[in-house]
Amino acid sequence: MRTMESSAELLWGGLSVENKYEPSRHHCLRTVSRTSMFPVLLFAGSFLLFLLLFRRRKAHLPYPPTPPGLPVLGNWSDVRCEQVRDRYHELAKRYGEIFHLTMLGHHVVVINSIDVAEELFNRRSHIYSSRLDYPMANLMGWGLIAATFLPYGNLWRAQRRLYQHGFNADAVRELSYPILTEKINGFLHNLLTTPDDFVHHTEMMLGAVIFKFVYGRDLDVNASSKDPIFEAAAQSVRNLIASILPGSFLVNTIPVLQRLPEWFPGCYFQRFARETLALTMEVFHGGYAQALQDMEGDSLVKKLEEYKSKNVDTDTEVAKGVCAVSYAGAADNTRTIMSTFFLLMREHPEVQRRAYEEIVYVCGMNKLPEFSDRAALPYVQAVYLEVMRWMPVLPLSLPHATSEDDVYRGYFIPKGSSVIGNMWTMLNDEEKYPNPRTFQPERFLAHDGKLMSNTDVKSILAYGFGRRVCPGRHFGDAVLWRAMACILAAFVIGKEQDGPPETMEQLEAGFDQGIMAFPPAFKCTIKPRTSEMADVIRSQTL
Ligand code: HEM
Repeated sequence: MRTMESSAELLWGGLSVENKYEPSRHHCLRTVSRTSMFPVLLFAGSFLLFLLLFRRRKAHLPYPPTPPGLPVLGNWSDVRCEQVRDRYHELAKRYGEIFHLTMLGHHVVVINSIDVAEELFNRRSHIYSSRLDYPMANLMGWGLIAATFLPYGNLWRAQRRLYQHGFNADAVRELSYPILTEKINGFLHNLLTTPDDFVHHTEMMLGAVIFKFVYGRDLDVNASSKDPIFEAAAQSVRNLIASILPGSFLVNTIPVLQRLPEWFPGCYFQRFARETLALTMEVFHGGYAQALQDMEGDSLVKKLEEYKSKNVDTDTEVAKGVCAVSYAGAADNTRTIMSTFFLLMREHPEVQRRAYEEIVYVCGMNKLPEFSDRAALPYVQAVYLEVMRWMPVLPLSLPHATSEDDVYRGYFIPKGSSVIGNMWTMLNDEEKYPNPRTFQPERFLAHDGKLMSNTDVKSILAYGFGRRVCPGRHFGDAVLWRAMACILAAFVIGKEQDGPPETMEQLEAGFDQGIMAFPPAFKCTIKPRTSEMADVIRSQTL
């Protein structure tokens, strides 16, 4: 049986990336099985907790407004509550633009307005751009290779540099547009033939787009035998998401538990993590190695290899991380947004009709929209923006962490606090978005039907904040817009005749309130707009 230690070696393949970047994080993975240290660590943990609880606040300043809590546990029931998105929204209404919670001595600061987010995440980004440790993500390997989990530091900067190189707007335009045309045509064809499997088709289309973009590999989405690297990536990411959901594994709240051995009662998480680590490594090493063997076509791997040859201090392991994480970052976010889109379209035939009329006016009856049509399709853009607003896929974004003590508006914010950008509350601001729970794309249009200003990808809050803003946003934007525009041009999405009667409120209540806003399971009918359009789709996939 492979131990965690040897799995960690698998991760870095003997290369000493940790010397150059973050020694402590690598070390953390290496020492997982050294259980003899447990009592010492337990003592150290308790001491640290004591320090955290009783350390004196800078100049005795107050924390931001804090709801009442219990001794030591603090606001545990708010932070760990299942309906956390609604709970924070409620607290924001009561406590205002910024509030504070504690849990076992850990500080959580929640930001509920764009102004405060601007000030802290942008203007004070040197303080508000780190991340906390996610023990399960570390044990599964992702914590060491994904920018998403890395603290503010050199390894994170090295990764962001490569993202900037591979995923900037021009790079995405050049490399992804032809891929999107091919893969979205295949997707539309699958929707035409087996519409009931729309969730599976969406997932496979996204996988195919990302794998082609990153590794230059063509996934046969309809093949019965699956691509092993793709399967490993999909499973590893599913496990990752399941393991970082609030309440999933106690080790995320009490990190010292990761020192316990796999055989210890209740330590199932160790086996789960070990098995996932093996999958993560298959993607991390295998995907890159295979792409290196076949450098014929364009791919992110090729782009990063060229970059490396000009920037000799760039590490291959960092490039491998960027590639592996691209699938992780893109797949579930994009799939979830597309599912929400299908659901919202099913509920809003009038929106589909208006978008279709616009598309026919600009592109004609029998042509699918292309990127060159985008500027002439303001309503379609508004539909995309409203999907992203109505249900941001990460309603509380990903928590940032402070790397220094800070004082804001007279409140003390300690170093090591989690700082949550509550985009749910920001995107439901009644002043900015009247009747915020109504799905209404027109809110992004001026009286003359043109898009309002600040409606490009840079202003989409759903992509996050400050220096941690999603580095894949241009890619996500391209995939989502093109897929939505083509579906609106080609199909009518409707309700099943004998489907259950559900109100929008009931559907909305069914969205997951963990990290990601997964929609509830639902069915819909997907029928081609016209037989001519069905022929166009068939002819384009021959
Ligand atoms: C398609 C829709 C997507 C949405 C809505 C989305 C949203 C987000 C959000 C909200 C964050 C957290 C930002 C913050 O901490 O303030 C994030 C981070 C991240 N996203 Fe995306 N994302 C999407 C697609 C992608 C894609 C295609 C990639 C592939 C490269 C990607 C890679 C990442 C990475 C690596 C991070 C972590 C960045 C860091 O911590 O420095 N995402 N994303």
